[in-house]
Parts: sequence; C-alpha cells; structure tokens
Amino acid sequence: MKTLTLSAPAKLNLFLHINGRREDGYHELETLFTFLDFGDELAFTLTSNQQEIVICGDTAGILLEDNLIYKAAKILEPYKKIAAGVDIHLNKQLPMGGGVGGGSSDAATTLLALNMLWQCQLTIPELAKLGLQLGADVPVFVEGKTAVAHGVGEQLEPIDIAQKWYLVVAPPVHVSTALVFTHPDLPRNTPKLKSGWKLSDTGNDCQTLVKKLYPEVEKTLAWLLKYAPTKMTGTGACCFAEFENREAALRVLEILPSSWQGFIAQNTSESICHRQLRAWQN
Ligand SMILES: C[C@@](CO)(OP(=O)(O)O)[C@H](O)COP(=O)(O)OP(=O)(O)OC[C@H]1O[C@@H](n2ccc(N)nc2=O)[C@H](O)[C@@H]1O
Ligand SMILES: Nc1ncnc2c1ncn2[C@@H]1O[C@H](COP(=O)(O)OP(=O)(O)O)[C@@H](O)[C@H]1O
Repeated sequence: MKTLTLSAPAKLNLFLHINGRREDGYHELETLFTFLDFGDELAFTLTSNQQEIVICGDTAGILLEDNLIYKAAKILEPYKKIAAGVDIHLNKQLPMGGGVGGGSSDAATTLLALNMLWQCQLTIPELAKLGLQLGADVPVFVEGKTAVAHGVGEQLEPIDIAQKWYLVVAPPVHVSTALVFTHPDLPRNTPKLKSGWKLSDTGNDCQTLVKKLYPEVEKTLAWLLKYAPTKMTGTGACCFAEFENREAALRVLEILPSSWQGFIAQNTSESICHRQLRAWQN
C-alpha cells in the first residue's frame, strides 16, 4: 500500500468580528479565513488490522483519545467500506493552540484522506458537518477555500483576495480560547459588515482583551507594527505581519527576538491539501 502524504495548512483570520452570543454560549462570528502554504504534514498508510488507528510522530504529549486526528478517524470509522485500519504519521510544524488552526487542520486533512482511502464516499459538505463536531474551525479546512465565515464558522462564503506574504510570529504564551470567549470584557456586538466592505474597515475583536491578559502578545504586536501592518489571528497568541514580497518578510524574520518562533508563508485561495488530494487521484 502506497503512503498518502498530505499537508494540514495553517489558517489566518484576516479579521475576526464578534456579532453576538448564542444561548449555548457560543459566539456568532464574522471572520475571513485564508490558508497558508505552510503547515503540518500527515502521512496515511492503510493497515490490514481493521480495528487499528495508530498515530505516531510529534504528537506533543496529547493523549491519543484527545488527539483531533484520532477523533477525526473515529468519527469516520462507521462509514468505511473496506476492511482496513490506518497508520498516521504526524510531522508537527504549527504552534499548538496558537490561533493558526493546526489541530483543526490536522482533523480536516484526516477526514479528507480517510474518506478517500476507506472509500467512505461522503461529500465535502457531509465531511464538513461531521468536522463541526470536532471544532468550529474544522469545516473551513474541509471546504478548503478562502472564505468569510458566519455563524460559529460553519456558514462559508468563498471570496477572492490578494496574495500576500506573511510573517507569522508565535510569542511564548498559550491563550485559552475558552477563557477569551467567557471573559466579561470581550466586545460582542460588532455590527455585520455591509456590502462593499474593505479589509481596512475590519479588525480582530479579541485582540484588545488578549493584549491585556497576555503582555507577550502586546509586545509581539508592538514589535511587528514597527515594520508592517500587523494583527492577531483567531484568539491568539500568533500575530501576523503583512508584506508585498518574501524578501521584506525575511528581513524582519532575521531580526526576530530569539524567544519568539516565526515563519514566512504566502496565502493560497485553495488549501494545499485539496490540491495534493486532486494530484493523488489523477
Ligand atoms: C474563534 C476561532 C477563530 O478561528 O479561534 P482560534 O481557535 O482559531 O483561535 C475559532 O473559531 C475557535 O474554534 P475552535 O478552536 O475550533 O473552537 P472550539 O474548540 O469549537 O471551542 C472552544 C471554546 O471557545 C468558545 N467558542 C468557540 C467558537 C465560537 N464561535 N464561540 C465560542 O464561544 C467556546 O467556549 C468553546 O468552548
Ligand atoms: N493534532 C493536534 N494538533 C494540535 N492540537 C491538538 C491536536 N489534537 C488536539 N489538540 C488540542 O487542540 C487545541 C487547539 O489546537 P489548535 O488547532 O492548534 O489551536 P488554534 O485553533 O488556537 O490554533 C490544542 O491546545 C490541543 O490541546
């Protein structure tokens, strides 16, 4: 059996507005998701033991049952049409819980890969619906198109945007998404954007609160803003600075304070995972 190797790309929230809070505590969002040409890498090999879902590689201390890759495989198991297990090797590149969606992207890549290898024959919308049970960000990775998301992130409206270079910086702190969303000071009443909106009209509604709660994020934003327009992605802690070309981004990466991790990437209108899947199928 050949091994299928796929990317699980990072995402950025180019803006993140909170429009309200639902009765179940979840927040109504309006957010622009785009994908980067940088991410984790997952390699899938079918095995003859059909009970088996094995995950190895850089699982960074996450218990098997908590790993979103394992959860994605388990959720798909009832739909499989062939008697095979799977061995999944993870090469982790993305900071965990950093707002670049690594866990959600790993889960989506697993759903897409196993849907094909296990011949589940589910459609992309069916996979996205299953993915939503694993996290609010999984559907956009399953759909794989730069999009404005509404609801909790599951209603997706594809959009064309310019291609830019980004320097993404992960300060050495972990921001709790649940803490941010339950905080009394979080703004929750940004009006929906009107047609004809521009990116310059937007922001990240979590940023002011996260800067206050996590001074390392404030420091990172202030440092990057000296060089380029910068925002936080998702609920943080990663921040991204936008550049017109790779050289300009690289010049800033080269002088990044040594306690911060950073990488450079370009945004892609379609997730690279989807391109790789098409290439495998042809
Ligand atoms: C807000 C975003 C934007 O991309 O933040 P990041 O996680 O990327 O930073 C995401 O939608 C997060 O998605 P995800 O990380 O999958 O969140 P989940 O596991 O579904 O939820 C974690 C917790 O965040 C809160 N939550 C999450 C999403 C949402 N629309 N409203 C919420 O109130 C809930 O309290 C939930 O218990
Ligand atoms: N394969 C995985 N990769 C990363 N995080 C995972 C994975 N499986 C479970 N998790 C858990 O999910 C949480 C959120 O992960 P992640 O998607 O990286 O966050 P964010 O959306 O903030 O970028 C992590 O803090 C971690 O505990």
